[in-house]
Amino acid sequence: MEKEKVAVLGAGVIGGAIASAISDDFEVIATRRRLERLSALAERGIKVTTKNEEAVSQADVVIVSVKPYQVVPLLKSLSENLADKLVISFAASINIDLIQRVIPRSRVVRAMTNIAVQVREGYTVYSYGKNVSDEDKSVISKIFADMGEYEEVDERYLDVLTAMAGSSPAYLYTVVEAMIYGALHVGLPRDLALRAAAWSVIGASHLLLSSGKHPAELKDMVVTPGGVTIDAIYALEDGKVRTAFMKAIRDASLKAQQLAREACDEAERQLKSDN
Ligand SMILES: NC(=O)C1=CN([C@@H]2O[C@H](COP(=O)(O)OP(=O)(O)OC[C@H]3O[C@@H](n4cnc5c(N)ncnc54)[C@H](O)[C@@H]3O)[C@@H](O)[C@H]2O)C=CC1
Ligand SMILES: O=C(O)[C@@H]1CCC=N1
Repeated sequence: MEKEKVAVLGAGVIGGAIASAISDDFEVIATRRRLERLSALAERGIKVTTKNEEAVSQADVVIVSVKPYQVVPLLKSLSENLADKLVISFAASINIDLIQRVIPRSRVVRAMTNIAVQVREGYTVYSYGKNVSDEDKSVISKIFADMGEYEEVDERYLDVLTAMAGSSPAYLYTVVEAMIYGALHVGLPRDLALRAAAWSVIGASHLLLSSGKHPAELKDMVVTPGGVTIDAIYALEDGKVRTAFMKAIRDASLKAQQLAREACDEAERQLKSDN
């Protein structure tokens, strides 16, 4: 059976990861502004070009993974080429309604994922725009399955999920880095400290998902009375770590919502000046 063709416009960090993750099951053509930066994808057998029109004309599905502020100008410049295509945008804060206004003849999906797509263990959340067909939905599921876990959500949650699903790896790396430094402080070798922290994150995550238990209950199972863990928990509470995380998620979510409002206002100005 012939493979579906997918164009990835803006194959940087996340677009490049998506292009690689889906490249066994789909025929992928990836673009970015500098061709030499696409050499790793080309070595994997992915077609590469700097010409978005060329990529779109060959594709059934178009993935948009440029920076949020670049989305509207890019889509506007390609609106004729994108007519009747399925377009999946991974840009933070750019909502379906806005995309649909710029490319009214396309079928649109808005998605958010994270950097673990690089190892095909991303967590992708997404919402469909109008007119996405059942046939489209099965192609979309195939793409997202190649990238890791995925689930459909109401679009109103996507800004908060950008702070949770999209940005979370950065918070976890901050925590892991700090744990490694703690271990270095008492003399553990770096590589051993890194493995101990990273495997603990993986194991704790799998247990959380498979047990169905609340994290507080699992935490309580680790804390031996008068034992070791409680000293660490005491220090973390003293450092207000939970308040810091709650503030972090709240602030990042508010930022995603603020960027969404700014993107809409800017697009409104552009659309008015075009008329
Ligand atoms: N970095 C991450 O962990 C995640 C990022 N995102 C979203 O993905 C999008 C991209 O983010 P990154 O990959 O981090 O940025 P990036 O800067 O690494 O990638 C964007 C790429 O788009 C290219 N580009 C810009 N204008 C273009 C054009 N007109 N034609 C072709 N290519 C063009 C750039 O050259 C660059 O390579 C953003 O909208 C972001 O919100 C979503 C989930 C996670
Ligand atoms: O920081 C950002 O805006 C993007 C969205 C999710 C991860 N990186």
